Amino acid sequence: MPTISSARVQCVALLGQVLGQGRLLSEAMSGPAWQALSAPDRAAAQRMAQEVLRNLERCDRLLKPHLRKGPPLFVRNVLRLGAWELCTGGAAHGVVNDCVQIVAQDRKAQSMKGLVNAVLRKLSADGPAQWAKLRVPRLPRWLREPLVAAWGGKAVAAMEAAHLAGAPLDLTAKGDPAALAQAVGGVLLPSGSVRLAEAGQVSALPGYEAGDWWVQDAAAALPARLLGDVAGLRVLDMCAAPGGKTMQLAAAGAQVTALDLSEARLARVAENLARTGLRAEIVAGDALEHQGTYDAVLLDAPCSATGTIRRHPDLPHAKQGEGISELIGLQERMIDHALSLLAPGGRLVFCTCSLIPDEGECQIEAALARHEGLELLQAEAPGVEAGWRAPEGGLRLRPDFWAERGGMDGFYMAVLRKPGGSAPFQGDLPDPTG
Ligand SMILES: C[S@@+](CC[C@H](N)C(=O)[O-])C[C@H]1O[C@@H](n2cnc3c(N)ncnc32)[C@H](O)[C@@H]1O
Repeated sequence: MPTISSARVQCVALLGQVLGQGRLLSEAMSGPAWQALSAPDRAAAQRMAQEVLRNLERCDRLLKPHLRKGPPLFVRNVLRLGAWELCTGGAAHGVVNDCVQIVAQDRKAQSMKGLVNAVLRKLSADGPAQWAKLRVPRLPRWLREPLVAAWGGKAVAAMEAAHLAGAPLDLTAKGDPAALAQAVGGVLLPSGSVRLAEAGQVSALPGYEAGDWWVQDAAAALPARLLGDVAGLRVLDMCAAPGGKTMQLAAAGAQVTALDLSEARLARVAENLARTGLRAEIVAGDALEHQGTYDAVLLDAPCSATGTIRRHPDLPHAKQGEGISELIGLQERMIDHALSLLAPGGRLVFCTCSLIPDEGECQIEAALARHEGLELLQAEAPGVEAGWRAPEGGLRLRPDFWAERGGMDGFYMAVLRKPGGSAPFQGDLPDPTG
């Protein structure tokens, strides 16, 4: 009997964890069976699971007419994988055989191998033509409804098209971004990030070993830039791991404290700093209990991460919106604590990779109402477009923006200034020559 592809077996296991147990792919990609896979099989299983989840609605629409009674989740996931592969160029013989074998090896499901064989053979013939006509998959209702209420149906449809298209690879340069763009054969974006349409193996790109760059979405690279010239300033990166913004601040010459609750995630900050040869003080602890005085705080608060669905198509399927109201409360407390850590006149950049206004615009409006004298500064950085400016004064970025360039993560960001004396920001300093 031919061996079954381990990547397909693991893909089905991953789908089971996401769709049956509400685990994120990043959590599900662990354990002995996962560790035992070769690196190429892990990459293949992850990619297949991501693409099935990105196209879940399409897979289910194609399968529906063939399934009078809904089969158990395990069998449904095998069929979803088979449908996606058959409709996107997979070799029919190998796909159908493997899917049938995966079901045959499961004691509880083996009686359904005939059904799997029949359905996938049918789809191998007429699936690809039908696939091409299917609509762009919609977000699940728990997320779609609040987003339509916030941004309108047309905008949400454009976001869904961006989710389906996926994300290119963006890099942030430690030094000159134009030189980096040339070295890696990428495009220099107006905001200063370097974009590659085809990622390939990231660690094989020029300059990886030397630490000349790190992976960071173009939208995620903007909040640190909103602090302006931070050379020599004391800056707290309040939720720092895995460290993309810490590295930007350190590369810009700030004295950075990188704080995070998770020791495991802080280990990645340390690795990233070691690879890039940048320096920051690493502190493990709860942001709400941290003490000190800083010229600036960057608060990239824990959030629903709904702005990152292009890269994490599992998120809307694994979660149902649970925990978001707790996150909103935490973000509010973090903003208040961050302001208490600022020297008079110091600046706070608040940001979240969320599409939900309660985690963005509303937080800033509420903070301004809670803190007398708190000022909202105009958010300025290279490449910022007029259409990104939100009514209250922050920046609203969406996955459907820059569609012709390959999109960007959804993000919200705003710059606040604490009342009182003038912290040493360039532009606020008296002219030494005058
Ligand atoms: C959005 S991620 C930060 C990403 C990071 N700024 C970057 O650019 O690489 C949010 C982080 O908040 C951390 N976190 C959650 N609750 C925290 C708390 N109470 N105190 C400090 N960090 C916390 C999480 O461990 C997570 O690493």
